Amino acid sequence: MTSAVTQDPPPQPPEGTAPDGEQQDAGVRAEEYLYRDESRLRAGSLLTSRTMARRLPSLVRRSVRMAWRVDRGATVGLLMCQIGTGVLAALGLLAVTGTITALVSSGDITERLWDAAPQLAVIAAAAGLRALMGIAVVWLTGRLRPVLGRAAELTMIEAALGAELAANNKPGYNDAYDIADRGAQVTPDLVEEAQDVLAATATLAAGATVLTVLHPLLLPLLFLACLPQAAAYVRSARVLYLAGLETSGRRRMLNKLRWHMAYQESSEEMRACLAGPFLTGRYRRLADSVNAAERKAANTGAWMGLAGAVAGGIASAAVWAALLWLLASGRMSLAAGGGAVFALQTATGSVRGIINGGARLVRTGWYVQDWQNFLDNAHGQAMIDSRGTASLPAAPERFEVRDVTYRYDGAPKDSLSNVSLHVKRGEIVALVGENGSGKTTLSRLLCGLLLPTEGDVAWDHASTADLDPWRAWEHVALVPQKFTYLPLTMRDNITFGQGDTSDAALLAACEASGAAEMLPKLRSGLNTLLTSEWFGGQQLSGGQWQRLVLTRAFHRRAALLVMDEPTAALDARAEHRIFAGLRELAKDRAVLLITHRLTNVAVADRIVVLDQGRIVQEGTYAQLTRQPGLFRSLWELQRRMSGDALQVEPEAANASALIYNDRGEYLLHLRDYFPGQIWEPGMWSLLGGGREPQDATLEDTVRRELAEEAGLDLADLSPFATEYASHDDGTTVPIAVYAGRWNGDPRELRLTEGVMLAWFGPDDLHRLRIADTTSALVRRHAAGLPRMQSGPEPGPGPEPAPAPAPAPAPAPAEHRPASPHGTVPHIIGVHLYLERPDGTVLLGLRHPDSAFAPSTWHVLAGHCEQENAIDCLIREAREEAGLRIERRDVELVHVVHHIGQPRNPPRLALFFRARTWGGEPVLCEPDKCTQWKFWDPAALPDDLVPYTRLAITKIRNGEPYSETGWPA
Ligand SMILES: Nc1ncnc2c1ncn2[C@@H]1O[C@H](COP(=O)(O)OP(=O)(O)OP(=O)(O)O)[C@@H](O)[C@H]1O
Repeated sequence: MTSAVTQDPPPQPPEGTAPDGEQQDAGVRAEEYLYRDESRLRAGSLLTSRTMARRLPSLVRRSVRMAWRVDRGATVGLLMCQIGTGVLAALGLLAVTGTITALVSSGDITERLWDAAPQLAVIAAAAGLRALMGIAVVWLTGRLRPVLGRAAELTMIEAALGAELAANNKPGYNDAYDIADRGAQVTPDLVEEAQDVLAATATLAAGATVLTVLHPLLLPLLFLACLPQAAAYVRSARVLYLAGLETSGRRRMLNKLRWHMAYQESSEEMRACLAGPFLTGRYRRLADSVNAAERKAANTGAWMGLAGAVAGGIASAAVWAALLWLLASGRMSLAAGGGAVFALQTATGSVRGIINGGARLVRTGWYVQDWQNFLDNAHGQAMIDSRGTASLPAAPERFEVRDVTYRYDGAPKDSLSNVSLHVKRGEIVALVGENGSGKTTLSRLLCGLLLPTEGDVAWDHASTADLDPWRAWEHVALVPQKFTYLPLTMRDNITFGQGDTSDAALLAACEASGAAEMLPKLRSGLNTLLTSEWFGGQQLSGGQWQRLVLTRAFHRRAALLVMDEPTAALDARAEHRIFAGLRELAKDRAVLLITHRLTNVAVADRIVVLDQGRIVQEGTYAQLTRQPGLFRSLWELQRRMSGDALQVEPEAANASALIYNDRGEYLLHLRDYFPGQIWEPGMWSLLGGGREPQDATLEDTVRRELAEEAGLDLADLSPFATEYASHDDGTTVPIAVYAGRWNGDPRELRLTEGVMLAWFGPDDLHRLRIADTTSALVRRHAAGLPRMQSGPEPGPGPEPAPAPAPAPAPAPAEHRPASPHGTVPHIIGVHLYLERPDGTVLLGLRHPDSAFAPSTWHVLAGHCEQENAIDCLIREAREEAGLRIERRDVELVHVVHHIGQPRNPPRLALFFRARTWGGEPVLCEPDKCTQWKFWDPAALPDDLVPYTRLAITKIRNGEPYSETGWPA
């Protein structure tokens, strides 16, 4: 077994791929994507050595200034050391020249040695001090380099954060950032190299002085000799820089591919999609093309270096020849010649140092120039310049987009055109529309993250363009569509160090988002590091991260809450919690909700529909689900999809008749006893049978069967339920059950199948040989019928089964039991009194089209159908608000008796209190109730149904009964 596993060949790339996994023909090949920004390349190639030489002083100044800012001591120390090194080198050189002159002059050797002694002492002291300074330079450089690099990076980050979001969205931004990042990293080199050049220049100065004193021709000759080499070095550096620029996009791509292939986040897709061979293939091709470009540049550089060295060698030979000529022709003494040799060598070394350092300096300068360009560009689009500095006196009440058009930089068309929208605190506005219709863009504009191309975005009366953005965003909480997984602790991830960072505040936000549920599973609770990339950290799932991002937004308590697909990764319970709690959240916030799950937007006060950047519909959920238009077509599509999902059961192909009489009895059919030949042999069952080809509907089936089996024809038959019967072979068969009333005598019927037909009361069923499903069906139907004249007297008994749905056809008026003499039938209404522990009471705002109390607050209420009052209450609470209430938690707390209107039947309004309940109120029937809200009984709304106000007061006073006239 093991060997079979281990000997399996590794997974092969799918057919049609190249040996290295690269798709051969599909799409564009990797080589065609050079990830190259032509405009940057052009700009880079314009940056010649001469322009760079001109810009170098300012770049060096800037880096020195930055070094000064981050570490003054080290900067001053380094400068002193470099200047000191130069001065000491010059001193040493002068002393050497002096020594040689003293030693080769005429006179006694002892005298000459005594003359040379001070010079020798200077040489020794200078060499010692230079060595010490060299050590100091290494130490100071080590201290300054990292700080300076980080400072350059930070400057970039600050500039990027300070720029308009639109600047960051521009194509090529990441490339520019990467190239600039390299510049930031080499910034310390610039300082170091500048110092090297300075030191070499100081040494050269000394050598040059000596040479000029010895003979004025030597110095120009030396410079001429070094020129070819200098030119070759600089050109070679430029070639390498341009190659770096040209391959920067590809190198970034290589980094990205490496990251995706090797890191945790994408590791599952890499394996399951067999992406590995494909991507390594692409990596290889890209790497090859980068290598080729770099090799070419290195070759060119080497050739240039060689040419420079040859030219330099010839020129040096010329200089030495000139020196020989000066000595031979007696234009220079032998003693001076000795000094000149030494000075020439030192000066040549210094000039080479300057050339080398200068070439490196120029190359580093190019990179630092990229960094500088990025900063200039970011500063050119800095928010500080494009926006005002006004601040709002208080958190805004109203956020408005007025006739706004927006086009992203480089985009071929507008993402939004002439859009207007507003959202106030206390209001929920939903934005819906198909992908790419502009919802996210609109939310970015409303938040002030983007400024409109045309039109205006105003918070209260202030335009977002006039506001100081950093202070304005204190009023914004954003749940973005794509959120960032930050490797911080949960606490830091929620607060980012802002607001109330206490556990209590965080836990409240966690409760609202559902993040509290994951806390017990985290190793250190709120202080857990949320990543497994580092030791001790813990990784969250996608949905858990979304809960965390919601927590972040809820914790901010900002006036504007924007949620872009906030529940895309959440499970059903978590999603329900968010939408159920949204109204509560919106109490003091303006909420903009973007979602594709259209049933969820029922919670919104207004829905705005976007199509291709324009608003095409606006209205309430009830209005938009009725109006033809984009919303309704998307909504119906979603409903159909979820409906289809539920219809996994086979369609019913059998139909039965549940026939009952006014005495509450049911007509049952005793089957023939032919075991193995008929279904349920010898048992009492319902009349009915299988669908035949001629039956257009299942009602046709049941009517045909009734006529064929018993010659029965019923006026009214209505669908009652679908039941499931089990075959002997274990298969389950759905049966459509139709209910109908008939008061005839079964003995008079002509039966063609089975043994007999007879009436039975539900209480007699246990004596019969009858399938459990059939007797349960009968009992269920009986429970939904009003008590019949001949039925049992009301009294305590077993709890009735839930009401049938749909209810059986109502009895014709003539069959209704008459009310006892002198009494008047009442209509019974049930009302739910739901009080939270904080004393607030649940009210619903009735729909403007309601017949009773339109646009008025009322408790959750309903009329009793054929069911008892508590069942009615439980059903209404579930159907209207999605609340789960148990019978045992319900108590009757008040009755309002509506009397005094002679023409209308009197009513009894029963107020039940549920001590506990499950779920939060949601708008399940938005055409009835448009909003749920818990109200403080001391500050109930003005537009409240009067008898509800009365009942609430009485309930709170503990009074069980009141009477009233009809509600207005
Ligand atoms: N940063 C960007 N740069 C350029 N174009 C963008 C950018 N963001 C969005 N767009 C373009 O703007 C249009 C609207 O995009 P937006 O993200 O606002 O749509 P949406 O309605 O939120 O879509 P979805 O439902 O897919 O989230 C699209 O055509 C998109 O390509």
